[in-house]
Amino acid sequence: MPTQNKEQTIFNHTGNKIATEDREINVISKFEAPLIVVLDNVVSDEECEALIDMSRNKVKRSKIGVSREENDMRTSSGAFLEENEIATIIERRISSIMNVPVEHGEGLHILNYQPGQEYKAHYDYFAENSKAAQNNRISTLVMYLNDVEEGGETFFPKLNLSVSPKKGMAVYFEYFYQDTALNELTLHGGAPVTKGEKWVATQWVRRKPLY
Ligand SMILES: O=C(O)CCC(=O)C(=O)O
Ligand SMILES: [Fe+2]
Repeated sequence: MPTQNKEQTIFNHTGNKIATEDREINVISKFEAPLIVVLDNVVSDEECEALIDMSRNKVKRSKIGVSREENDMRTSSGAFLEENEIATIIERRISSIMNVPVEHGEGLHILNYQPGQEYKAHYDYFAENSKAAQNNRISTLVMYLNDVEEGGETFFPKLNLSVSPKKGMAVYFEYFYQDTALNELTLHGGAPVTKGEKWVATQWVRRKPLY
């Protein structure tokens, strides 16, 4: 069989477990190219609850794109979390999972979906000709902060893949391949929540430090 040239990934962990400073993370499943990894035990129940409590009053109807206008693409409500002790601890843990220094992270972005709300299929990286693309995003970690009664899967339509939200678990994916076709396969979205609500915390990571 011909051997394929496999591009190097940012994610550098092998085996079933990732040891971070304060927590052992479990690798549940992997999709190889583009690399998508489902992880368990990323955030503790207490941390999930604290993040939700901190955000409940802060999240506003999500604004995306240059116009910063309300958009049907993302009907959920979101906000970047202000820096605090819990956020710092989680960001450090995420940094070792994602294998990128904390300074490359945008900080924790919290999203809340009520029944009927969704995030349509999109790319996390910025369009090549945009200003933000000068220091583009390279990888994402979406952490699930609660159990969703029904719906709310993170779906990858070009891969026929979906990840069901579960409290404390996370889905990681990266899109910094030389092969742009591989990056484009990371098209993803948050399926409509049909029962209950959904809370996620997202860390988007840049190629270069932000501070
Ligand atoms: O809610 C989800 O499952 C996906 C969230 C997402 O795509 C993002 O935060 O960029
Ligand atoms: Fe996304």
